[in-house]
Amino acid sequence: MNRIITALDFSTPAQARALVERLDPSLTRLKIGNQLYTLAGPSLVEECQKAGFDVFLDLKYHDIPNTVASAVEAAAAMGVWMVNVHASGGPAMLQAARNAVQQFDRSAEHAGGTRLIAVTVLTSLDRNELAAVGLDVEPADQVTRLATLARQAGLDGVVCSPHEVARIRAIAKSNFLTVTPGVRPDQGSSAPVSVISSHGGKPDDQRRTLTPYDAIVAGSDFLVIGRPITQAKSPLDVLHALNAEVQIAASQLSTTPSDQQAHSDA
Ligand SMILES: O=c1ccn([C@@H]2O[C@H](COP(=O)(O)O)[C@@H](O)[C@H]2O)c(=O)[nH]1
Repeated sequence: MNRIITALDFSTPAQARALVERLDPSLTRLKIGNQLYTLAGPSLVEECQKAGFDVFLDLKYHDIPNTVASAVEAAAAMGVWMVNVHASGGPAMLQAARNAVQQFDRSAEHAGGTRLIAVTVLTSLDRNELAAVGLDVEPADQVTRLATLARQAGLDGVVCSPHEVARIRAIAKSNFLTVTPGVRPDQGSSAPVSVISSHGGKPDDQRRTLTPYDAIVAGSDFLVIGRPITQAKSPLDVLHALNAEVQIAASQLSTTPSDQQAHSDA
């Protein structure tokens, strides 16, 4: 199972295409978000699918139940592998979205492949940012609250930071997916393997981050990684190294780390 999802956040469709043409579906799944979808629309999703990639349509729908249900149904009809909504849209909206995917699955010939997940607390938010919007709560507590809503509504999983994965595992079975952005390769990591990207592993606007190794060991199912790949001198080398790091982390879940390795695209 490939656990890396590359976030195709580019300012032109041509830049995205140039990277996708060099990638292989065995290396990564692809995420198309607001920027690229606004620029290129469904045709780019279709191009990626025709090239054999699983596409996560990351549009984070957040609206009244009827509108979100219709949008999610349209995404399922495009055959995307994964689509998401904001859990803070509330239980009725989550339920409506879930029903829309289920109804599409029952009515359509090739249905059944679209996972519906909910964004909990954006990984760019910390306690202070939450307080600024009137939520006097620790991010992890809010994530747990929203993940519980998503699970109760029958969604397939959540988007959260790797820091909260253990909490999610405590409230949901292993088939409830944890999809984690906020992943940063770390040149100073104490992990037995550490990717070094020429992006530098800086957090950018992310606030709740962990390394790929630590995210997998924490139990993340999928790692969403953008700039450390797309802004590297050699995105392909970084992806190969990330996959190696993920594999080693997964094996560490049952064995003890022994030696240190490093990969560099620099
Ligand atoms: O809470 C969230 C939800 C979505 N994202 C998206 O993931 C990528 C992360 O990109 P990086 O360059 O690795 O920071 C980006 O497309 C976000 O829209 C997120 O970061 N946090």
